[in-house]
Amino acid sequence: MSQTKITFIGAGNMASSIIGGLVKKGYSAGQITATDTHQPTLDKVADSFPVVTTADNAAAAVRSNVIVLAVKPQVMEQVCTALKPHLAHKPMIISIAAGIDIRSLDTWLGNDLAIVRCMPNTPALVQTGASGLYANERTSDAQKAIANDIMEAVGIVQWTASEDLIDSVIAVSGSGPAYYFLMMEAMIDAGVAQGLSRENATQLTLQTALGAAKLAQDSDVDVVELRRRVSSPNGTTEKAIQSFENDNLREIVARAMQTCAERSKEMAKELGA
Ligand SMILES: NC(=O)C1=CN([C@@H]2O[C@H](COP(=O)(O)OP(=O)(O)OC[C@H]3O[C@@H](n4cnc5c(N)ncnc54)[C@H](O)[C@@H]3O)[C@@H](O)[C@H]2O)C=CC1
Ligand SMILES: O=C(O)[C@@H]1CCC=N1
Repeated sequence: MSQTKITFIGAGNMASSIIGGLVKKGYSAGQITATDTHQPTLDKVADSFPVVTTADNAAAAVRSNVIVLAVKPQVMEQVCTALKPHLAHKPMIISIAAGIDIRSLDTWLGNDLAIVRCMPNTPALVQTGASGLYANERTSDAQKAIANDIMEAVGIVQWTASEDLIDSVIAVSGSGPAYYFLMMEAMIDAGVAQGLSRENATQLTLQTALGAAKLAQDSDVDVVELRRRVSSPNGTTEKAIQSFENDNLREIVARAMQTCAERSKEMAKELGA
């Protein structure tokens, strides 16, 4: 990693989170370049970290051996085709865009690069991210290790067996934080409806979410057993869980996640090559 020069194309939320993680882990900021078309975004990144910033994607690309594509899916084609003439040195490409497949990236970038598709999530901002990664066949083991190190700077990394499964990663962890935020919102509102102050309901809900996740991670039993341990026979939790089951919570979750993965496939058709 020490010889790796990384350019982030697009310096928005996700890119700045990953840059923050790398710098925190001791990666030399001088080896990192961030580009953006929006000057205030570049200024914000430059104020936070001593990285090189520029609006010139091509100039940044030619001096890097890893390029992280962190722009929105809708501008990916335009960004990639403009970069193509500047990639003769064959940098590894890491794309974090939802719904843009390797075939499209290959077409736009010239069909000869190591490409890693990566799906991070916003808890990367607090170094608690979860990323799914898939590499094309041109990616060497050394390059995969670099991609792994970059994403591990902001959380855990899981490699998938096929590119298709990146859509499932989006459904589980890419979009997943929003599901938990929705659940928290619903629990806070229900607590308030039962008479708690919003402050009480919010603090109790957030700490419960954090505690449940921590317990599940640290425990040597699975989440089914952990749920069983909260639920005393004929007690309060059992009633709440029965109510969720009667209302088909599992089906509701599965349907939402199916819709999520399908949207990624649809985006690949709408925005792809
Ligand atoms: N927000 C999320 O939860 C997640 C987002 N992603 C993916 O990450 C990517 C970036 O998302 P965010 O960081 O949330 O978006 P963002 O909007 O915060 O960042 C994108 C940045 O790209 C810049 N940009 C636009 N055109 C450019 C160009 N031609 N050259 C250089 N920079 C340019 C924009 O000014 C913006 O600052 C997206 O493709 C998204 O699918 C992946 C996982 C989670
Ligand atoms: O909603 C989206 O399209 C992006 C990808 C995963 C999380 N946010």
